Amino acid sequence: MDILKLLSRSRKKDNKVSSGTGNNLPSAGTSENPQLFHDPIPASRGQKRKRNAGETEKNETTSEVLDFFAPPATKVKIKNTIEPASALQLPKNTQDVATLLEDEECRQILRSHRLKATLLTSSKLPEKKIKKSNKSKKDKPKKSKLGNVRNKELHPQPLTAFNTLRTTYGISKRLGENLAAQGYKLPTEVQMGSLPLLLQSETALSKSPEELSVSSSKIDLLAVAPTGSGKTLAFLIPVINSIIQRRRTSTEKGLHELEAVVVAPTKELAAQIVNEAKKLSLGTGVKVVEMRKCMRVLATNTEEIHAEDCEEESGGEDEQSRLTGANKASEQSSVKTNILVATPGLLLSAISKGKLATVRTLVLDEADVLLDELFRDQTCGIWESCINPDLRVTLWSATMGSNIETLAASIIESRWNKLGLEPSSLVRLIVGLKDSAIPNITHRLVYAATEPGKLLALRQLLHPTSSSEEASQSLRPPFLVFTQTIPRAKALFSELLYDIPAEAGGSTRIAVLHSELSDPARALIMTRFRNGEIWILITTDILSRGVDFRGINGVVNYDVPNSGAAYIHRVGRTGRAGRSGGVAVTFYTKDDIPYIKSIAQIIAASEKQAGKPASESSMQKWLLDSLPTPSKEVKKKLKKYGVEARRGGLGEAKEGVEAKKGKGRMQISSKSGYERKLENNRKGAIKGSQRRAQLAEGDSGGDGEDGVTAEEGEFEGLDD
Ligand SMILES: Nc1ncnc2c1ncn2[C@@H]1O[C@H](COP(=O)(O)OP(=O)(O)OP(=O)(O)O)[C@@H](O)[C@H]1O
Repeated sequence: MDILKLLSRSRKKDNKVSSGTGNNLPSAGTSENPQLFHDPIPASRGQKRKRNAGETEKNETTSEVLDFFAPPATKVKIKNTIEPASALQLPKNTQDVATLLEDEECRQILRSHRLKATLLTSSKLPEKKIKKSNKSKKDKPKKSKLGNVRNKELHPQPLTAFNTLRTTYGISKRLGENLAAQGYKLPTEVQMGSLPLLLQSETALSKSPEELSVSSSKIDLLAVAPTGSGKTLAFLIPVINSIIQRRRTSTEKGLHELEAVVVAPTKELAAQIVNEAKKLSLGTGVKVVEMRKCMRVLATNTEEIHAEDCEEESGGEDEQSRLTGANKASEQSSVKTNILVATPGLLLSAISKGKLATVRTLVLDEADVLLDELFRDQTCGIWESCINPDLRVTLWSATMGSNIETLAASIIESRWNKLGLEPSSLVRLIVGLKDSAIPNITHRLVYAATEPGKLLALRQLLHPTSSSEEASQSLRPPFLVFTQTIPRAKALFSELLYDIPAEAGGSTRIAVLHSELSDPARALIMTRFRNGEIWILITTDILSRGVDFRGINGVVNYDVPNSGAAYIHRVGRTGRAGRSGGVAVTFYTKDDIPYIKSIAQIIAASEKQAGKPASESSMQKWLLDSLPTPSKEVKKKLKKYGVEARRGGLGEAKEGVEAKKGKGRMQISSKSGYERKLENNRKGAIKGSQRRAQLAEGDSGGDGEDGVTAEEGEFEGLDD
């Protein structure tokens, strides 16, 4: 069964793809329950939630329409729906809602959803009190170099339903309505754990007496939660709400203040965050702007800060400028905003030497990459310029090395000291197993032996032959294909360009996206992929983090990722918001064997999290044991430059030594090594005969220098 032919047969007029097959695919619609974990609570512990807990994964969902990029609220019929553990807690009326859960109940829900909150640093917590209140040795807080206590487990109130955001945590009515309008029903784990803490830490910790002293101080949060688990919503709701609440109490001037900055590593992610924020802040008067190249962030005489655009906004005059009549004399249009979303380099250069004095929330999305070597100086520069004493920092990612955690904690502490501030509490929230891939997708690690083998294997995924086993191994579009470098992405694109049948849209169904493209070209490809017009998108790691294409059915790692973290983020583009059926295929060759152990271990851990018995795991123990463990040095090099043989781009052999080393093996080409060898031999023979002819000419008095030029010119001609 060739899925591309099948899809082309059932293609709708509107250019989107529709098929009667594949109910259990991410593109088949939404998952009714976006939560990844709802472990049963042992009978001895729970009272209400033990019933039916853990059975939710068996819920059967059927979809009427196969819509690749369905919005959250789609026509999904639920058969035999069993309420998830947390849903059973849904309050029936406002009074119930305002009732907080008892400490033991909080602990059970947190455990059931694999949520772990830990106080990392705080000089607020009185030591004596903690020691007294700790029951076991395990809970005993350790002394920290960074604060008075370290690693004390907290048990905040979990958010059991979105409606309690308004009744218990007092979020703005309009914000609550916007949330409901988007069709979100149940909070995801990261939302359950972080929203109460960020919205009202006093309330969130009020039922745990020993934790009261934490709640009285400001909380900075470091959240590590699986890919596609709704971290964007988790950081945007408190940001938007705090702006609305401050407006209620402050004077007119506060309206124009830049109050929050969200930093993300790529333009695509920044644009996506702006889009989400705009939907949430509809009708609230809160303004969100994406930083663009021509903008400057400046402090006016009155210390009011706004982003200034050098071009007219496409949507006409900015609403607030119109209202205030600001900058009418200026030829440049002024964009005043409350929330600015930016990539680190762009923002830092826009701030210049100024300070972000009014910014009270700094959000670092994909914080581990923002604080890693590549962006560290820029991110720290932005952090340093946020001098407001009330600044709250939240850091988010699906992966977070302990070095990043330590760095974040030390930056926070040095800020306290430098600005003479009262210390805040840094809380770490972990959902599930730290640094692991989502459990709701299928991982396949495929040995392709050589580079041409990978191309063959990819084509096999696209066009499986008739055998039913192979057909079941096929990959349904839309899917993403990741390569190590831009030249390799381009080369793979030209190889696959004509692989999609003309009747299915042909070459228009495949595209390549990388950082060498212009911003409008990148944006257009993103829109077409989101609209379901592009089915196969070849890209580099530029799209590996944060980007949310709701209904992606699969991810192909054509080239192995540079690190375990890169694998987690790449494969996390599928299986978003609890959707099941996504597939992640990773090809590896002989050259990759020294590097793939960490990926194999991540797959094994993900399958274990999904409850697969070890005997059924695709990563058998013998395989894990036989793979070599790369040294720290090798891992570091790999992370920075990728697999050596592919570093030069296409991995094409130039000549001489490189060719002898076999570098041409890494070329992306459908020609076999034998064919390429024959071609090279032919070229060599032509070159040799030209050289002999020149030598003969030289013997008969010809100009040697001219001869070389002529030789090169002719060679290029023949090469074509
Ligand atoms: N409570 C919810 N219920 C249903 N869908 C949700 C919920 N919260 C978020 N989503 C959806 O889940 C998808 C993934 O969300 P988001 O992009 O915020 O994930 P993320 O955790 O930031 O992922 P990544 O680590 O890849 O950046 C989005 O399409 C979003 O609309």
